[in-house]
Amino acid sequence: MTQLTVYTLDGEPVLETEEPARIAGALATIGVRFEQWPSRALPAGAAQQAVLAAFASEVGRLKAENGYRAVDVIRMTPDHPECGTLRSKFLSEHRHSEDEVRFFVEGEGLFTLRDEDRVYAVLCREGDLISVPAGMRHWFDMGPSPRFTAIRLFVDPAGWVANFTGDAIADRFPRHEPA
Ligand SMILES: CSCCC(=O)/C(O)=C/O
Ligand SMILES: [Fe+2]
Ligand code: NI
Repeated sequence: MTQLTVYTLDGEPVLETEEPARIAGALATIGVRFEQWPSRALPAGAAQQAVLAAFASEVGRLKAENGYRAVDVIRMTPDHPECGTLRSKFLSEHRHSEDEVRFFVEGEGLFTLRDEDRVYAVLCREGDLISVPAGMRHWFDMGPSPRFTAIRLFVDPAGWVANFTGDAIADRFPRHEPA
């Protein structure tokens, strides 16, 4: 189940829910799009093209709606050679100059979004689409033993470009440490 926990900037939880409608509603108040797509049967370790073909209609809709020009598939597994480096990179609070659009094909990851005096921690799981508005401060934790596949859509053909804020706020909020 997807989980949303909303905190004050001091780390005090003020809302916790697993109800998709409540999650979507709470995130919509800060301009974050959240929806759930029907899952598609995919063979384990399906290649990027197979993943994109399985979700061609949803990806095509988003591209038509928002002009995304580049799409990639990121797959993280515990034996990925860049696990540690990528975990640290995404864990550093950053912004993007365009919306951050991610669809979880499988697995999970913890997005933490900062909006004025509230912090929204969204544990995204298979079937979840999240779109973080351009310029929103956020970080992402894949956890110490990551396992997820996500479709990423970009307007900029250069793909993933981040502007790090240098703020260590992520150190003050829960990481994704599954039991
Ligand atoms: C879930 S896709 C990997 C994380 C990512 O692309 C990003 O920008 C996190 O903030
Ligand atoms: Fe990001
Ligand atoms: Ni990101």
